[in-house]
Amino acid sequence: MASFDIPTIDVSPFLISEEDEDGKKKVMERIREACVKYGFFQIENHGIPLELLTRTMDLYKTFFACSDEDKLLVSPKSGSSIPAGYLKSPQNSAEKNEHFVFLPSSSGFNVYPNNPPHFKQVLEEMFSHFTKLGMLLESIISECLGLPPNTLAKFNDDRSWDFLIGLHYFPATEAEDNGKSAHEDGNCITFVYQDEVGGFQVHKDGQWIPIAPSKDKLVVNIGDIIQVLSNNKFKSATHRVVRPKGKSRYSYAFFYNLQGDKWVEPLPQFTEEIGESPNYRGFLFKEYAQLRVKNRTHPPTRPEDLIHITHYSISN
Ligand SMILES: O=C(O)CCC(=O)C(=O)O
Ligand SMILES: [Fe+2]
Repeated sequence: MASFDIPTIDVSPFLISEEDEDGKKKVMERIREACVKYGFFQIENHGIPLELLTRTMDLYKTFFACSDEDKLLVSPKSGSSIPAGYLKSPQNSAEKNEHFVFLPSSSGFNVYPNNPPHFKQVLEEMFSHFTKLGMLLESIISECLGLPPNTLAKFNDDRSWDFLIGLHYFPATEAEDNGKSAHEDGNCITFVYQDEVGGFQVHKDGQWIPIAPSKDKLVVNIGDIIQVLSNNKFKSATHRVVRPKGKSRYSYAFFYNLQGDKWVEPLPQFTEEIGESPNYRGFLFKEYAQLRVKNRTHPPTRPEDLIHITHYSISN
């Protein structure tokens, strides 16, 4: 497998109180390059305490170790656009995991297990850190696109569709090690934290690049929405999870998302204003989000029938 140093970017110039314009500029240059070339990078000194990152991982491990009976008590309630609570990938799915989805508390759809205690408190704390980080990255990415820093925030200032997902991947079998098959994320920006087992891989130049686990770094993926808005200027990273034999693998990811009623299409700054044709037709985000949830809950028989952003591509 190719060896490749994933860009690791220290974002502290944006988090420390003194003005460090030079430092910020350097961070932006590196993020811009990573978004154009790879669609992913790692960040360090991101402001989320190591102790909270670890506590959240331990919390998920304790929860997934509970009996099926207990976990099924927190199955999703109906009516939510994004099913919140515990789900196991269906038998015929290309994904081999169980997961727990947590929405903003104000959604009214969250379900909370009794064990481990403090489940709600820890996930809310983590959620709030990720939200702040998402807002920061969103303003940096706007600027990296050559737009005013508040562009993406103005496009969507409704945080109700963001979600945090904790994942437990079952050990690989002799026949199959796929934990999550190759995909792009359908949202704006994703943050991933994996445990020491690793297994996260990103596709670049025709090769799968393994991302080594790190206790204090976060992997950042650019999602489909940024790819569409920027008319392919920034790339939505193709990634997957490979499961090890004989070991469970745990991770969690925060999806910085879009509110469902948003209309998504390439921005005029990347099309008509520069004389380029749009690479996508416009769509309502909730329609795409529903198709993506269906990929997961009712996977098609043929993997090629899974819905990707190419569903809205225009061939120029
Ligand atoms: O489990 C991971 O490390 C990544 C999960 C992922 O890619 C996803 O949930 O979209
Ligand atoms: Fe993903």
